Amino acid sequence: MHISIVGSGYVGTTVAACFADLGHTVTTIDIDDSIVAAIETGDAPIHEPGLDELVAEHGGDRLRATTAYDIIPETDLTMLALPTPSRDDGSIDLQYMKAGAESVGEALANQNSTDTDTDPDSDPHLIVTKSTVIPTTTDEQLVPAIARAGVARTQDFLVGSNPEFQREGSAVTDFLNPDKLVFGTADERATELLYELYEPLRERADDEIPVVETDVAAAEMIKYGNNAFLASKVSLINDLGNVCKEFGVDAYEVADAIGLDDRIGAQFLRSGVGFGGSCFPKDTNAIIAAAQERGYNPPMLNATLSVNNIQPERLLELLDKHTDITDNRIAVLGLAFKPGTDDIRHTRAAPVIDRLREHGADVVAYDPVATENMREYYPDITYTETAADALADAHGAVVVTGWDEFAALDAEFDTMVDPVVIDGRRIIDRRDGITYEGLTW
Ligand SMILES: NC(=O)C1=CN([C@@H]2O[C@H](COP(=O)(O)OP(=O)(O)OC[C@H]3O[C@@H](n4cnc5c(N)ncnc54)[C@H](O)[C@@H]3O)[C@@H](O)[C@H]2O)C=CC1
Ligand SMILES: O=C(O)[C@H]1O[C@H](OP(=O)(O)OP(=O)(O)OC[C@H]2O[C@@H](n3ccc(=O)[nH]c3=O)[C@H](O)[C@@H]2O)[C@H](O)[C@@H](O)[C@@H]1O
Repeated sequence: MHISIVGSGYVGTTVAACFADLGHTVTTIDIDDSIVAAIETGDAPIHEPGLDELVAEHGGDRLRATTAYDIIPETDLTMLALPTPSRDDGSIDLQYMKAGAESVGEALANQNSTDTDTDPDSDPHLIVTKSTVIPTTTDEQLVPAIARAGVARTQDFLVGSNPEFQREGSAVTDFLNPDKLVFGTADERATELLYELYEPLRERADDEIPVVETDVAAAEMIKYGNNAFLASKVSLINDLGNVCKEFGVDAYEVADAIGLDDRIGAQFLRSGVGFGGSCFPKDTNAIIAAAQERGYNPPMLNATLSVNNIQPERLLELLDKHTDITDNRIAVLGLAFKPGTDDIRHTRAAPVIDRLREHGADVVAYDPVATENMREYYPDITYTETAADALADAHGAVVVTGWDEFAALDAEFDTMVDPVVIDGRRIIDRRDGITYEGLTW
């Protein structure tokens, strides 16, 4: 198949490169010239393990990129992988989705007006929402945006929802080994096209990937259900972890044991300073706001955010118990929202640094890859080249990201004025000579 993907960021580029590797011809469309130029010359525009190799192999060949939407009518289907950020009140901001949908509609309408010998039996163009959008968005917001240019649903285009479940840092592997595929459509032909699209992936897996066939709104909701459940699992283990700490019980030992119950499962039970990233906070806020707009205020999902907000506070309370923060040098180890990425969106390091500065601390921060991104938002704090440099002469240290290299730190703590270590990710070994506190252990 020849597919077009509108939006070539974390999701669009990964999905495009993987589909190209699976044998499809793929064209990504982005408004950012530098992204387009990178892909065309075989360079990945974002950092993801395994992506460099795929873009190097297929970029400029089976994987193309452009800023021009007029390629769309030449392709068999179009995926929208555009951003769906939060507005100030937490609700979803659909401006990029609507703009992209309108441009797709215009491209289809241009083709209709210029093409005199269109095959009357040819399929309407399938437009698939890959981005995470509130249930009913595709039908109620995107279809009218597409149709604005004069093209008609069913006759000229079909729509579907095919949400994405990949994680940053393992996006390529996740995409190629999904736990499930979700096909949300309103008609059989759209479903058939999605099966055709995923056929090479399903073939590789001997057809063992479960496919959920459903309607468009349910597919959209499945994505929020997935993220809300995982975010809530993290908040629940954090809540239980805080209880464990009150009793002097190790929350990790408890989590390992409860994770042995198949009904609970062992993943996403690492308690600590909470979840960040471009999706859990944004999507939990968006689905709460959308539910509230319809008259239901979901207590569990609100609690998920509340627990996430108190974890950085608890980290600092522990620090405050053991050292004097005001006017003293405090090391922040880890700035990325999780290890393996330079992404700092909604990182838990932000509230930690904010509180430290409110208390008058002299903040010294270290991250193996995210420093430059953080510097943009926090130009006034000190950044060091190594964790050892951050710890030297510090009156306390907090661990915010669980980078493996922090596990090897040892003698570096002896250079601190006051070797107080508050670990928000259970990555440092407790030992004599350090005043060590785990957030939930
Ligand atoms: N980042 C992730 O790991 C995951 C993200 N998602 C969802 O996928 C969607 C996309 O997220 P990301 O890829 O992270 O976003 P991103 O911000 O990395 O990429 C979006 C791209 O769209 C481009 N763009 C903006 N307006 C455009 C327009 N009118 N026409 C063409 N290109 C345009 C931007 O230049 C950018 O390159 C969001 O809804 C997100 O919630 C879903 C699963 C995983
Ligand atoms: O919609 C999305 O964008 C994606 O959001 C998450 O992926 P991601 O945010 O990339 O990373 P995760 O590995 O899920 O971690 C999210 C946050 O939870 C935290 N976390 C995770 C697991 C855990 O046990 N404890 C914990 O605190 C991490 O440190 C991180 O800050 C989901 O896992 C993906 O399935 C989804 O596609």
